[in-house]
Amino acid sequence: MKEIDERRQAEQTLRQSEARFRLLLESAGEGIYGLDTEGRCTFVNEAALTMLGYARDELLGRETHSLIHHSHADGSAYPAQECPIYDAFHKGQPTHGLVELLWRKDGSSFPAEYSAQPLREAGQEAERVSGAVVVFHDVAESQALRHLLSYQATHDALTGLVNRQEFERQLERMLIEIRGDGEAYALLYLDLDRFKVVNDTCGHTAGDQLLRQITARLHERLRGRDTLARLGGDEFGVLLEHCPLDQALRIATELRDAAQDYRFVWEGKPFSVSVSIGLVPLSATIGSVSAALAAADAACYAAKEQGRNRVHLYQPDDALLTQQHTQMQWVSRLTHALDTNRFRLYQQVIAPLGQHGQGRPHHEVLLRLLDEEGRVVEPMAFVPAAERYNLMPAIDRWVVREVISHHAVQQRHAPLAERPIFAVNLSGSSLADERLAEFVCGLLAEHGVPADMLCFEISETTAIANLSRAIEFIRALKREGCLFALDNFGSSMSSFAYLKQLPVDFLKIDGSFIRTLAEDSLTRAMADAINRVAHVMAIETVAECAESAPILALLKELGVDHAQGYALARPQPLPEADAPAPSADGYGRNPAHRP
Ligand SMILES: Nc1nc2c(ncn2[C@@H]2O[C@H](COP(=O)(O)OP(=O)(O)OP(=O)(O)O)[C@@H](O)[C@H]2O)c(=O)[nH]1
Repeated sequence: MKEIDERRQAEQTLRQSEARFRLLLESAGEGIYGLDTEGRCTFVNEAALTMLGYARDELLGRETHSLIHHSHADGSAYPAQECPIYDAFHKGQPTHGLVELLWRKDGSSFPAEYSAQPLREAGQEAERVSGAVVVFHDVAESQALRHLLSYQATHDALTGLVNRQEFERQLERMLIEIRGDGEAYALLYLDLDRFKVVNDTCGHTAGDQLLRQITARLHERLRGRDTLARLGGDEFGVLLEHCPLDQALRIATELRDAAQDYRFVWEGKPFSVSVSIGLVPLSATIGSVSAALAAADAACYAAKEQGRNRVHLYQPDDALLTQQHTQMQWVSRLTHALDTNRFRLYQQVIAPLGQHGQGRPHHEVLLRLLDEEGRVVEPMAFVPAAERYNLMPAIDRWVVREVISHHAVQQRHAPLAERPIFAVNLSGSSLADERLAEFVCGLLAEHGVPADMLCFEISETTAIANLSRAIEFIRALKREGCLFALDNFGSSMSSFAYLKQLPVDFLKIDGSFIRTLAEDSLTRAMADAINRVAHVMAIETVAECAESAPILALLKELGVDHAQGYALARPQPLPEADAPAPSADGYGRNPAHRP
């Protein structure tokens, strides 16, 4: 009786345990199935059936490998003896975290991560493997997500090309390969010419469209194994694998021609496109990715300097590149000079020539740099570098701040007739600075300086190159009361055509007309014409480079309003903020400031 009770008890425990096992099996989100030692299905849960698209009785008792695990992704056969699941019951070895394709009943497949655990049974002799349990889940979605994230991290969203980080990784790999195989490789650095024009005249959407279209053009010209990347803005990089120099030059030239032959059309307006290309043959002597890219950038810049739309081959002893290197050294010196206040301001008088009597004191403010040894450096030594490396906006702002807060502020209460005019030069890149007008107005208000104490000098070529921006800037600050001068007037062939559009107060006749005034009747006639046209437009004229008494006499004869030059005064340091104000002749009252 007791024995029967115990048996019943044991049977009930077994039934309960089986029920728990079933419940567990069916509530699992993962697919689970069991196999016997022949690889036949002994049980399978609902999740597995759903994922595989089979009914339970289509799997139970059937050999599963040939149903759901028969082929690789490329369609080639996957023999059961190579399958790690079979190792679980043949060799008693568990497997974990493998990802392979599983095939559905309808012939489609999905990547599944699975593990297989051998099932062991205590036999009469030793413990033996009686089958295996396989647990799997579909990883298609997470794989796709991983794939997408890795794609986004390595590609440029606008063009679909690989991005700078990925390009640098590939370049690094290439530099390692070169050390090993000594094969020829080349790096190209492409920068579209005057791309800003499309952005400025048609907007960024047009610019984006151009970038996408030019990408397709460039791609067409490359071989399958070459890499084209967008490095940023309108810059592209190309890696040419196994490519001797003559072939690299030919490909670079083809890319340049592809851009040149292409017409970008936006709202019916055609734009011609061109590209400047720097070519660097990669060799074992190029030590790093950054050295290779710096050489390619320098070569590309040299192509721009030579007139754009060309290929420039990098050579280590290139004179152009040496000059650039010098410019790059200026960058750190200039940045340091800004940080440590090593710029100095000079002034040169702009004197009235008669008709306007004494007029208001008027000076052009000139920039100098105090070098590490305390020597005064003229701007022609550093302004080209500052322009190239976009430091001029910061330098111009420094000048404007100094003039308003240290110099103009001292004389802001002078009666209007004696109130000085400080003429400050502005570079083209400052003109493009959309917040400069706001910056100027803020400083004027902060220091209570009347706006008419500032006259901004913009060179004629700068104004023409940024015409709409120049007009907008001049109008905005003229509304506040600032004055404007058009500098170096006459240096371009089309000066008069633009003059009508630029609402300036002064026109500075380019020094090239003034220096030869005494000996050349043609330049005299041209200076005369400029002076007359300006007067018709009620613009006052200033002659630059008035270097002798006969020139001054001729300028008076022509009726030019003002002159500036060595015949009147040499540039002088602007008096320190707490020094006495300069006299109207442009010299500080401190005799040490006299030339
Ligand atoms: N539409 C568009 N413009 C961009 C994008 N990224 C940068 N830019 C613009 O690209 C222009 C790059 O100009 P630069 O290369 O300095 O000058 P450029 O006009 O091409 O002249 P050069 O290079 O001197 O021949 C700038 O005006 C940027 O604002 C972008 O994703 N889309």
